[in-house]
Amino acid sequence: MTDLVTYVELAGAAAGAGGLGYAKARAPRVYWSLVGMPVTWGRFTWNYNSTMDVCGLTVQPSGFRAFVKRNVARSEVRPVPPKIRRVRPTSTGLRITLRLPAGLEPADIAASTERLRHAFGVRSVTVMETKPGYVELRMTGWDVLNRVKLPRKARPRDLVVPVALREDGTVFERDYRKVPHALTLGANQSGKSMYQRNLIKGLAQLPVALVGIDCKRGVEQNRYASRLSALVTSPDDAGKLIDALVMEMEERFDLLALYGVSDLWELPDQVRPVPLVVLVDEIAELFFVTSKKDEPARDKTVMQLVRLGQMARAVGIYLEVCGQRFGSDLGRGATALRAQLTGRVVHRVNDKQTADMGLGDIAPDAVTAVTTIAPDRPGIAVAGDTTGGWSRIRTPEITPDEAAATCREFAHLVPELPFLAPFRPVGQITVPPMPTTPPMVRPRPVTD
Ligand SMILES: Nc1ncnc2c1ncn2[C@@H]1O[C@H](COP(=O)(O)OP(=O)(O)OP(=O)(O)O)[C@@H](O)[C@H]1O
Repeated sequence: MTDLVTYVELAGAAAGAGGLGYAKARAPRVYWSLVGMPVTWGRFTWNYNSTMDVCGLTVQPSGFRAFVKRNVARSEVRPVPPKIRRVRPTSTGLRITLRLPAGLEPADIAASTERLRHAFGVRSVTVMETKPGYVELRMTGWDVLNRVKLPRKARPRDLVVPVALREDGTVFERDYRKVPHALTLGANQSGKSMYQRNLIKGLAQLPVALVGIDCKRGVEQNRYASRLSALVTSPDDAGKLIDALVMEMEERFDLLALYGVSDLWELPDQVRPVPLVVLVDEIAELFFVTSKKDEPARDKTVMQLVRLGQMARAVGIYLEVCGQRFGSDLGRGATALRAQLTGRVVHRVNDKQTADMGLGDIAPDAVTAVTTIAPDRPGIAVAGDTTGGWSRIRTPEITPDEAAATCREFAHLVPELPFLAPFRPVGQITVPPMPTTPPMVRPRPVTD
């Protein structure tokens, strides 16, 4: 009987360990909730004071406080770390709110994140200032960018599209009203199209007009034709479409003047024109010319794009530009246009110079982070913003068919815009299925 109990206990323990091992690999959220979080929380509570001390994140309390609290001389009181105000577990890690003592600033904590990460045995630690005197330590228990799944509540709304996950487990959103124009850069096979795909899938569900410029003969955007109000696939047509957009911008400004407002969102609902998102795939194609006689047309197109970048935000026209490189070597107007595209997402690039082009002017620290993206992790990117902050992000992996299906489902949201009628996509090109085996060559009968 005792033997039987021992066997049952052993089998139970083995099954439990196997289950946890499986959960660690296949369901990291479950593993984190059952094992990782309690262990990390305990470790954090137990080691907090000593860790902050060795990381140099403590300060000597003031003489008055030392006297009031302990009635001893200041020099005899041990230095104190930031006070823990709140510990909040999440499905990906721990959020800890700290009250900074006088003498410490958020940058001091941010400079020690690598040391804290190792001390508390977590995947990553990032620091956010929540209000003056308070910071939030965001600890991630496992590599949330390994297999990305956005939380169910992350849904597109009011020109805000959840596109990716940050390494601290929060959702990276593309908010067109906060950051009207953006640039996505990356080498071949770095994940640019996947990023655009996620973006289009989200945008398709919103009441906006989508305009596609894909000078790679429409290979990327043609599949989204059902939800596009316009699609052009050659630099000549792109020039005409961009002219039409500039004219629309001017008409919208006239409307703003008529109502005495300075922004599309201040207009009454019944007269407010629909917001437009212009998706430019492979921007370099708009800059390249093969002969001198094409240069004036190219210069005009670029200049018109720069005008859109400078002014169109106020009238609800937003630019979403994508490319492999975007520097002054592209030609006249390139840096002026890039300066308008303040949202930056840079995937793996082939050289530091390209990383610099993407993030050097807005978040210099992020350039090093881009150069360390491993080639075997496509989709990882560094997203910067104009505040100088940046984060590592990755989009969920979705197929082109999934994004195209969403476009078809929301095709009824394509708004009626007569000025885009000449550029309306003619419909999707149906690609014949590839034969799985090469066609058989029948031997021809030999005739004399
Ligand atoms: N977020 C991601 N998660 C997992 N795999 C990804 C992710 N993003 C991209 N990939 C994979 O990486 C490969 C290249 O992705 P993608 O086509 O988006 O790159 P790209 O930069 O657009 O390449 P190109 O410039 O050559 O068209 C694809 O096989 C894709 O499945």
